[in-house]
Order: sequence, then C-alpha cells, then structure tokens
Amino acid sequence: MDSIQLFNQQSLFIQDCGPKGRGVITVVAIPTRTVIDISPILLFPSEEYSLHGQHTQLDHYTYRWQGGMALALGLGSMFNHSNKPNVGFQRDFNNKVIRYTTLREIEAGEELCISYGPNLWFPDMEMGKEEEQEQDQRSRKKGAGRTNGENGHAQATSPGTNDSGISDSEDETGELFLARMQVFESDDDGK
Ligand SMILES: C[S@@+](CC[C@H](N)C(=O)[O-])C[C@H]1O[C@@H](n2cnc3c(N)ncnc32)[C@H](O)[C@@H]1O
Repeated sequence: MDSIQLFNQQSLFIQDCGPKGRGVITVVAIPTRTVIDISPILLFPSEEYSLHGQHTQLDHYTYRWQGGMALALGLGSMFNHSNKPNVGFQRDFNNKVIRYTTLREIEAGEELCISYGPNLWFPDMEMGKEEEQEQDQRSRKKGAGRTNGENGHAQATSPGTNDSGISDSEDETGELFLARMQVFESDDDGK
C-alpha cells in the first residue's frame, strides 16, 4: 500500500441541507479537476454485509467495493446525490481510499454532490431544483423573467430499492470522471 496524504480541509463545511439531511458545502470557489478529499474506507465483506450491514443505517452510506461494501470514513459519507454531480469519485481498491475530484468550477456557497447512480432509494430533492435552475438560466438567456412553480420535486426512479447503497455511479460518473482524469493526467505530464 502507498502512503496516502489525507486532507485537512478548512474551506469545506458540513451543513444542514433541509430534506436531504446534512451535506458538504464549500465556502470558497474551487477550480475544476481539484481533488477535494481522499476518504479511507472500512470494508464489510459481502457475507457480513448481507447478514448485518444491509439491514441497518449503513446501507444509506456504503459504496460497492471489491469483495463487499465500503463505508467512506469522513467527508465521503456526507456527499448528497445529484444527477448532475459537481464532484466525481474514484475508488482506489489497492489503497482502500476513495478520491473525490471536482468535475467543473464550483462557486463559493455551492453544495458538493456526487451521483449515486440511477437506482435511488429516496425521492430526489435535487432534481426539481436543478430543473428549476436550468429553466431559470434559459429564461434569463431569452431575456424573459423567471417562471415560478412549474417544477415540483420529482420522485426517485426506484424508491425503496436500496439493495446496493451508493454503488452504481461507476457506470455513469465514474466513466465520465475517468475520461476527464485521463485528459488531466496527460495535461499534467505535458504529453
Ligand atoms: C450518504 S448519505 C448523505 C448524507 C446524509 N444527508 C446525512 O445527513 O447523513 C445518503 C442519504 O442522504 C439523503 N440524500 C442524499 N442525496 C439526496 C437527494 N438528492 N435528495 C434527497 N435525499 C438525499 C438520503 O436520505 C440518503 O439516504
């Protein structure tokens, strides 16, 4: 295992995010492709997890991992879900850590969200908000005023099907993130 330096973040805060519970907020702007956290994980082997963990609160927090399910220690367990995430994550199986990296420029005061993938087990409180923001932006571009109250909060695609925790985002965000990282790495190397 490599020796991994952890982060001592002074600009990220845990804050009450209303119906979503606690979430991670930045008080400073963060450039794109910035590693904002490296969370060590605690691995629950598959058998132990299916016997115990999956029947507890843990199931709202765990990530799919080689050989079982993993609890991210620290910030990694506090990111809420968005289907337009501003943070990607990459599992490092060898070192048993998850790295979180911004996928775009983030403004001071924004909440940092990852994607849990398509199979949510709760009604997504971010979805309506994002649609509202997009509509707002479109209206502003057109020079029209904001249209209020057209978008309610959408329901989750599969409420009550939490059989996997935070586990499916590899397909979606993981690939997107990896693609971006490759560009990032080759930029870094000057290749
Ligand atoms: C990994 S935890 C995130 C931290 C959590 N908010 C807390 O206070 O401990 C996942 C849980 O947060 C809530 N959550 C995360 N994203 C959400 C969203 N977009 N809409 C509603 N609830 C959300 C759900 O209750 C979910 O089970």
